[in-house]
This record gives sequence, C-alpha cells and structure tokens, in this order.
Amino acid sequence: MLKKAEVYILSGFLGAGKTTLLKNILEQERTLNRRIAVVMNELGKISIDSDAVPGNTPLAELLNGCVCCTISGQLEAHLQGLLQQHDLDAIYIETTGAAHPVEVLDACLSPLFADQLSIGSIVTLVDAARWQNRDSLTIPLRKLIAEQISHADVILLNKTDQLSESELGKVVMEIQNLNAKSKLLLTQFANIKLADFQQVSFTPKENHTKTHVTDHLHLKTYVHTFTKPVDLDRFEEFLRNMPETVYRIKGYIRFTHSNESFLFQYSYGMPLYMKEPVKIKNTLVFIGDNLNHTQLEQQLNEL
Ligand SMILES: Nc1nc2c(ncn2[C@@H]2O[C@H](COP(=O)(O)OP(=O)(O)OP(=O)(O)O)[C@@H](O)[C@H]2O)c(=O)[nH]1
Repeated sequence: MLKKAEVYILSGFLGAGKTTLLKNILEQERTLNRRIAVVMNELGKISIDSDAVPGNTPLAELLNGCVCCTISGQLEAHLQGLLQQHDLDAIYIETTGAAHPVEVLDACLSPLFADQLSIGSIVTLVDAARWQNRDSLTIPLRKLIAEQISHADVILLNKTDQLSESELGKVVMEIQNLNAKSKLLLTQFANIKLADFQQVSFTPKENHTKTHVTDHLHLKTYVHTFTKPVDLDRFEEFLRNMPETVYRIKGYIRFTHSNESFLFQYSYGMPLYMKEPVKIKNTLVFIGDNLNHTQLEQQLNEL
C-alpha cells in the first residue's frame, strides 16, 4: 500500500507565531531528510512569509483569500497537485490567522485524498499577551481564537517571555478550561520538537460552529505600495496613532535615512524592522477590523 503523507495544520491568530513555528519545523525536518511540502495562505494580496520556506521545498500558495472560506476548492486542488508531483512524507498547512482550522481540515478530509493523506494534528498557537488582553478584540475574533484553541490537538502558548509567571498561570488555566484534552506547551519563538506534535493522534471534534471570515469577522486587508522612501519619524508617528483594530502589518519599506530596504513586522502594537539585503518593492499589507482604506492610503501617501 502507498505510504500516506501526514498533514499538519498550523493555526493561530494573526501574529501568534505560525511562520516562526514553520521555519523551526522545516529546519528539523531537513535534518531528518524527510520530503516536505508547505501550503501557505496569506490574507493580503502579496506573499511575504514564503521567504521562510527554503527553495527546494514544494510550496503551494493560496493568495488573495483565506484557506477556509473563499478558496477551499483551491486548497483541494493544490493538495492534489502536490501529491501528484511529489512523493511526500508530510505536508504543513499554515492557515491565515483568520482561518477556522476545522474548515481547513474538512478540505483535507475530502474522499479524494483518503488513500493519500493521514491527518497528523492541528497545532494552534496562542499569543500569550494577546490572549490576556483579548477584551480589546471584537467578539467574533475572540470567538475565533477560542475555536482555534478548542479544536487543537496541541496548543502552543507562545511569546511567554511577555508575561509574568503568575499571569501565565492564569492564562494556562483559562486555556485548559476551553480545551482540557489537548497537549499544552509553553513556548518562546515556538521552540518545540517535532515529536511534541507528531506523536499526538488527531481526534475529530464534533459540532463546530463556523466563524466565517467574510460573514462575521469583517477582517479586512489593505495593501499599500509606496512610490518613494518614507521618513522614519513620521512613519513611527503614524504607527502610534493607528487604530487598535489594525492587528498586523507586514511587508517591505524603505526610509529616507538609509539606502536599505527593511522587512517590517508589526503585531499587537510592536514594530520590528529587519534589514533586507535585496531591494524589493516597498509594499505593506495591513490586516485589521473594518480598515478604512481611504484614510490609510491618504495617511501613508503623506509620509
Ligand atoms: N517576543 C516574542 N516574539 C515572538 C515570539 N514568537 C514569535 N515572535 C515574533 O512575533 C512576530 C509574528 O510572528 P510570525 O511567526 O510571523 O506570526 P504569524 O502567526 O505567522 O503571523 P501571520 O502570518 O500574520 O498570521 C514576529 O516578529 C516574530 O519574530 C515569542 O515567543 N516572543
């Protein structure tokens, strides 16, 4: 009988650390010489995270939508393509932060793949500080994070460096109340071993209520391409005044004070700049609730 490819679904809210986890996993898989494919999905129009995947790893990208809703048919097609073209040991699916893991699972459980795929586990990352301050999120988003937790086989409570021990204790209890059966690991930069999630058997859970991005979440994306380098001070002032409903920004940016491009990451109020050796189009993707495109565009053009 043909060997089945294991499927792992990496879920978690925007910025929780899914790409960090994926990089860590791919590094470990490489040392084992296993044949791996990755399916990635970005809410915005351009893909930024795909740089995280080494060139020789088959990669299917689902752009312009969310695995779970707009393009679940595409996910099936991509999986089929990967399975036809490669002899794979495992496939990792990184869902968008706004995806419901069960929807992704549904696509993988299609009868089409019954002989070719075996579901490994659903791994959900939770940003510890984000969870602690979840009251600032809209109710549908809080619900989505709760659902991502309750459907997980393994939960990584990530970014534990940002909370005190007693705060963490409280968060752990809250998460265990939502899902007492799964394995809960406390992590920094998603530092886990493959065995932490590969030896966990997948248990189908019933009666999930759908939280659908387009219907309820109002999660929107805005893609901005700068025509010229911007002033760093003004950019930082723009960030300070940005509405709390912008959850995530990422992309590439150039400043007037330097010739270099920067990879920019912003998650939950924290900006991060990293020098980028190659010159790339200066494009930022914004993800948030009810984004005001016109206002953002105007503000960014004025920088
Ligand atoms: N302080 C801290 N930062 C972390 C940790 N893990 C990840 N990060 C940072 O958090 C940011 C977001 O991490 P990603 O791995 O890109 O998150 P993601 O879930 O893939 O984000 P989306 O693709 O937007 O959904 C990055 O700047 C990471 O370096 C952690 O344990 N502690």
